[in-house]
Amino acid sequence: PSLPAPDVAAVAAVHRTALSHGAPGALTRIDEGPRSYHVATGEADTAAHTPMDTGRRFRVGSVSKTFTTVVLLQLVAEGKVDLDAPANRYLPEPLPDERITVRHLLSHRSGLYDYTNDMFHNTVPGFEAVRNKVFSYQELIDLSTAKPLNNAPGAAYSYSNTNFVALGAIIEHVTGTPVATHYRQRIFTPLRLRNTSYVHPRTTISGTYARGYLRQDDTTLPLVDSTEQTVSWAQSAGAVISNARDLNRFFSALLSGRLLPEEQLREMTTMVPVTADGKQSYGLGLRGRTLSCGTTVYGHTGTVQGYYTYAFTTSDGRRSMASLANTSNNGTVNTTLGATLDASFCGTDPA
Ligand SMILES: CC1(C)S[C@@H]2[C@H](NC(=O)CCCC[C@H](NC(=O)C[NH3+])C(=O)[O-])C(=O)N2[C@H]1C(=O)[O-]
Repeated sequence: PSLPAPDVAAVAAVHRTALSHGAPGALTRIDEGPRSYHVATGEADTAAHTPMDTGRRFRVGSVSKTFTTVVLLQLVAEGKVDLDAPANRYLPEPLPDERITVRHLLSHRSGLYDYTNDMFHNTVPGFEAVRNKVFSYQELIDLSTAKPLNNAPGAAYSYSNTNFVALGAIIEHVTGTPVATHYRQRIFTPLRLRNTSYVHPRTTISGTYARGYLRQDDTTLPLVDSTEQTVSWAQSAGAVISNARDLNRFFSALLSGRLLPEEQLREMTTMVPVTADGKQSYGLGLRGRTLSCGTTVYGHTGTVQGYYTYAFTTSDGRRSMASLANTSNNGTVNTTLGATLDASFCGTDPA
């Protein structure tokens, strides 16, 4: 069944609300076949007063987890990794529990503690302490395993960046090749994602981009420009840079079966509810959201200092949407921005 046309006016209204809650700017791009819809609001750079535009690049945060998942599942299809094998079979140093499988890591069911809980407990000091740091995967994993597991492996969903840092370590240990090379050769180049890159540990963003602004815990203080950072605290869990067009192409290609064999795509899109109302789910490195009109979309969200991202597509990949607000540590802006999903896929103002 065809979807109602996107409600572009509703998208613009969502942006205005996000700005009223403190976002300097917002952008949304919707792609459906040859058609694209563009909404850009506010500023990409508050010092230069540069207007936002939908072509600008930005840090996508945990949307990176879906790119990492595609690489891992291609290795599964190539027979190099077994989803249900212990992760320790593929790691240079063992995790503390042999029962943790590769699938547990991909579905946030390993129980591994998320070290960012401590790292960013105090938002700006935590960020300033790591923004120019370079971590090894093992240093990040060690931060996690210094704490007990949240749950027995497989027993519960508990989101943790550690899972996708461990998956980056698995990809590099199994293949002897950096994740950056896999992203480029397996995804960016074949899909012609010319505005998508993985440049860790470089701190700068090339080309035309939106600057990111981190809100302080004392919200009466000014926003902190958090654009330049290594994102080494996240790497394969959050360090990809992209733009709306490329994210739409990526998720559309993924859900329309152009990146993975049918078996691996089916594993990835086997969703488990993660909210009581069942409207939010998680598969393997992939979020599902059932919207007010009953349509379920697939993609990922991202939160990295200065940048909130939503990137989702329909189950057949025919319509995709990417939205950005260039602030973070502002839950109201994040929740508000999520309403671009209803406007884009249901064609109505959110109820
Ligand atoms: C599950 C999430 C929300 S958190 C996870 C990952 N981002 C991070 O882990 C960064 C957390 C700190 C970010 C910082 N917040 C603080 O420092 C608060 N003290 C801010 O808002 O910029 C990502 O991206 N994921 C989001 C996702 O998947 O949507």
